[in-house]
Amino acid sequence: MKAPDLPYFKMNGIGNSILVVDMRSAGRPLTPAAARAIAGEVGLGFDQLMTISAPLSGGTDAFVDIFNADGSRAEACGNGTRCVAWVLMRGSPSHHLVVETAGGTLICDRLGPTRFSVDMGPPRLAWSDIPLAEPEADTAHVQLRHLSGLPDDFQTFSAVNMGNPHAVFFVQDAATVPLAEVGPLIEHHPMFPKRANVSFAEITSRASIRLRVWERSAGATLACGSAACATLVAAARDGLTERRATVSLPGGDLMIEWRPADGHVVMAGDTQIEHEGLLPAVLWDIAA
Ligand SMILES: N[C@H](CCC[C@H](N)C(=O)O)C(=O)O
Repeated sequence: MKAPDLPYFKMNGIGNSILVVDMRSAGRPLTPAAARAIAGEVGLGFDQLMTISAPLSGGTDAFVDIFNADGSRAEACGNGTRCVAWVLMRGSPSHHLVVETAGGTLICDRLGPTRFSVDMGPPRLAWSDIPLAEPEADTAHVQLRHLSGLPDDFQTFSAVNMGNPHAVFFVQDAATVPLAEVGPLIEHHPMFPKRANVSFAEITSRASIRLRVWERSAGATLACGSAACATLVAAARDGLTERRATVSLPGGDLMIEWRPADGHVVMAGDTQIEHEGLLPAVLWDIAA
């Protein structure tokens, strides 16, 4: 049976470049090689590609698979999930959506025409959940061992899993962090068996944080929603901020709350559609 052309939506979540592909009529999943081809030869570059498939579990509206530009999979993507919410709710009176990802179930609510919140669930903080390579009693203050030559700011980090692994470093001045130099060193450090998304956070008040992120398998991005969530958790855990703060990334602001009532982390922010089109069916024949 010939595969159909599939609708795509080139979007961004405060600058985080997101490609949403509606695979509901495809009947088979996208392969990592096809994801790489879409980013490469096809020329639809992205930080993350989100594919929408039919729901797998009861009580959910869709299953979403998340690819980084190198074809690897991510378990969570906050900015991309808001873009998926825009695609699935457009033209519909619905204001509420439940999507399942490899990292867990995410609840999306519409706050305005292009503004959505995502309940990212509770953070996981045990060393084996991050995961870290070795037991750590205090995941809020982990020493980055055996990595010499880094400034003092980069010796201790807070480890948080938001569906995906994050290492958060608190720094005096986020703007001057040499992201492209230290990011890959930390991402690939043997302490992180699944590697890590790396955040450099500057506390600017009890309710505001400035953040720059080196994303696992994507590099420096203008924004990363799950990193903003991980950073707020790390900051509140250390008493540096309240449990609700504005996190300012190069691409814009996210409002993050670590809700006391249920321990879930909720993110709110804008989305933008750049253009939409059809992806040729031939891509679906690219082997894994
Ligand atoms: N930009 C995404 C996260 C991508 C994380 C990905 N790079 C990984 O491998 O975990 C966000 O808004 O949450």
